[in-house]
Amino acid sequence: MKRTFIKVCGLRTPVDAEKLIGVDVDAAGIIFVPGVKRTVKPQDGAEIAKQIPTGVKLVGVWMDPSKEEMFTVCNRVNVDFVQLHGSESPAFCQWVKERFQTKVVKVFHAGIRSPGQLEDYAPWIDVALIDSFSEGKRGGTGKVFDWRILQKEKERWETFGVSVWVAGGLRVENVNQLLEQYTPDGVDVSSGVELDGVKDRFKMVQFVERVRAYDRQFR
Ligand SMILES: O=C(O)c1ccccc1NCC(=O)[C@H](O)[C@H](O)COP(=O)(O)O
Repeated sequence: MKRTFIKVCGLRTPVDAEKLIGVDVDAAGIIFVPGVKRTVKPQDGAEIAKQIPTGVKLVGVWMDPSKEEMFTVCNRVNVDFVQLHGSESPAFCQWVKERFQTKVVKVFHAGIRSPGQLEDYAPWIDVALIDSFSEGKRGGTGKVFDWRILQKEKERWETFGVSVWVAGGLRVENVNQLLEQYTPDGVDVSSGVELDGVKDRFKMVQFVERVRAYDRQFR
């Protein structure tokens, strides 16, 4: 059976990571973007990483980082995926891929032009993550974008063998509709599995169950 890749993003503490024990997710994300509400410092990232259950991949999230910022984290934390959430160029993606030898997730914001052409990004990225932006926020918005762009996005990236994940306001109530209509390769959720701004195990279980039920029936 083909599975939808599930990433839960925005772990802030080792306790958040422990909440993933027994939850069938594929990856967990830590935000190394300074100055946002889910920011994690490099040394704290290492502590969280230790508690992420075996088999769950670790995604480090950056937004227009300097190379030094990336070294500071990657020298301490073993990330499986580097997620670039800003306006990084194809050349920067290439540098990341070659330097860190990780999978690279490049975020494209619905409605924002990226600084490069798709064919220039494609050799250096494994995943195109389509996300929302709102009021100056480029991630963790909790807002859904107009999914009608997804059909074309999928077709464009598929020709290059790049997977497409979707983020932005996903939650247990709407993820099934997304899967039925557009069948992305992966889904990425943060606000939708929080209660009062904190990751909630019950919400994560509900979300994951909904996705896996879809996988069992249709994948
Ligand atoms: O989550 C954040 O606070 C964040 C801040 C700055 C850059 C990226 C950020 N999150 C990246 C993610 O991968 C989130 O999962 C994604 O944006 C979806 O968030 P949500 O709409 O809250 O589910």
